[in-house]
Amino acid sequence: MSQTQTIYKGLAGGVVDTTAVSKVVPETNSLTYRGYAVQDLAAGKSFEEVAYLLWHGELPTDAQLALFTQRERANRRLNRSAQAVLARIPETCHPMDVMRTMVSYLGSEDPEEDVPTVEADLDKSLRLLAVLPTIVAADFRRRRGLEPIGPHHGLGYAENFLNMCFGEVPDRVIVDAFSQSMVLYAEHSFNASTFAARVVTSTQSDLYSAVTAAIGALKGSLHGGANEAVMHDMIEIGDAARARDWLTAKLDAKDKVMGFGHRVYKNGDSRVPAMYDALVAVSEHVGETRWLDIYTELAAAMDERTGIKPNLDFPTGPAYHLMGFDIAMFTPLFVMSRVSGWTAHIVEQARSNALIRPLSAYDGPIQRPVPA
Ligand SMILES: CC(=O)SCCNC(=O)CCNC(=O)[C@H](O)C(C)(C)COP(=O)(O)OP(=O)(O)OC[C@H]1O[C@@H](n2cnc3c(N)ncnc32)[C@H](O)[C@@H]1OP(=O)(O)O
Ligand SMILES: O=C([O-])CC(=O)C(=O)O
Repeated sequence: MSQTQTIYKGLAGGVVDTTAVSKVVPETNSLTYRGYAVQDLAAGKSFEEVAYLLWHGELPTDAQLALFTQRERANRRLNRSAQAVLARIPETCHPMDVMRTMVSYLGSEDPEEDVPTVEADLDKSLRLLAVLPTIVAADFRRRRGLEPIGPHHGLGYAENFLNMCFGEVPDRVIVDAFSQSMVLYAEHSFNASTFAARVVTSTQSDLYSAVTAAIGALKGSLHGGANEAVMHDMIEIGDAARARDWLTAKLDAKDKVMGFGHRVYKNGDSRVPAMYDALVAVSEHVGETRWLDIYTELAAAMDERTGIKPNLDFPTGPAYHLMGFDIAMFTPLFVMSRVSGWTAHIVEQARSNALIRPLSAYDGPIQRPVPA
């Protein structure tokens, strides 16, 4: 290895490009989307408005939102060929495999797949944002042996999705908590899945290929898959009284504790307070505080022992469980939201492109002759 080469293992600390989509400031635990604080967006704006903001740079006017909403609602239905593909994917696979396969399939039947203009990419982005909830809900129901429920054009994004899953629109508390999770998950600068999408885009590949790659990256438990792992851990712990012993055994074994730590935030994740409040609201509404108690005990014990704070996946795991979702679909819920951020970055990358191709420092055998 050359003495002059600096290695940024995991690209940690390396600044790869500029972005105008979002800004993470770890020193102040702050996150803004296009200049707006994420907690203010979560408190006062719908996911549709936030997706519009991420894609267009500004919040929509009433007229722009009406048009956007109309187009989102018109694109929710899954056509027959896509329904047939979904039916052929084994129910035994992880639901993230369904997401990856379906996005790839949707690309193959889109005549605009390889049209590289901003306008065409924003159209594709809106179509994906609109149809992914229909796929997630249909997959959720088929695994429970239930018929799918089609989209309801009179309902907003969150209400419609919850209705497609559960056959009714739940109480406002649940709808609001779910909607807030969608806003909080929507975007987070150059995280691993967004970066994967940008790498694919940088080769002048298409938007569906980039989103398919991003889904693959999000599936892993060090990234989006952590929200599922958190709930499995909480179920294993079972009772807040066991949380400290469980944690001690985990840390003594040098295992990572899911839902804690972050590559960028070292003093807490800016999105956690808003999602924690949503978890409290859902727990009180459902009348089940067991997971909240485990949350509190585990977070305190982890802080005392390591100083490492929860990330967004820590409150969303139990919140989604209390909303009635199956654990294996927690990361697909993350996809439904993050597709907005991924596609904002895809458009940004394509507009100001440079092939993403870092160097490596070779440390294999020195050159040698091939044996005869
Ligand atoms: C929405 C999201 O994607 S948020 C992230 C979701 N992922 C998780 O929750 C998985 C658990 N967390 C982790 O594995 C890590 O915190 C990551 C991968 C998210 C970030 O990791 P990095 O920035 O690479 O930090 P790194 O792994 O070097 O951690 C620094 C130190 O803290 C420790 N640490 C960090 N997170 C954890 C954790 N969750 N549990 C136990 N120890 C941890 C590391 O073991 C390391 O200790 P060491 O210096 O003694 O070796
Ligand atoms: O930024 C990261 O590395 C992971 C994360 O929190 C996210 O993608 O939301």
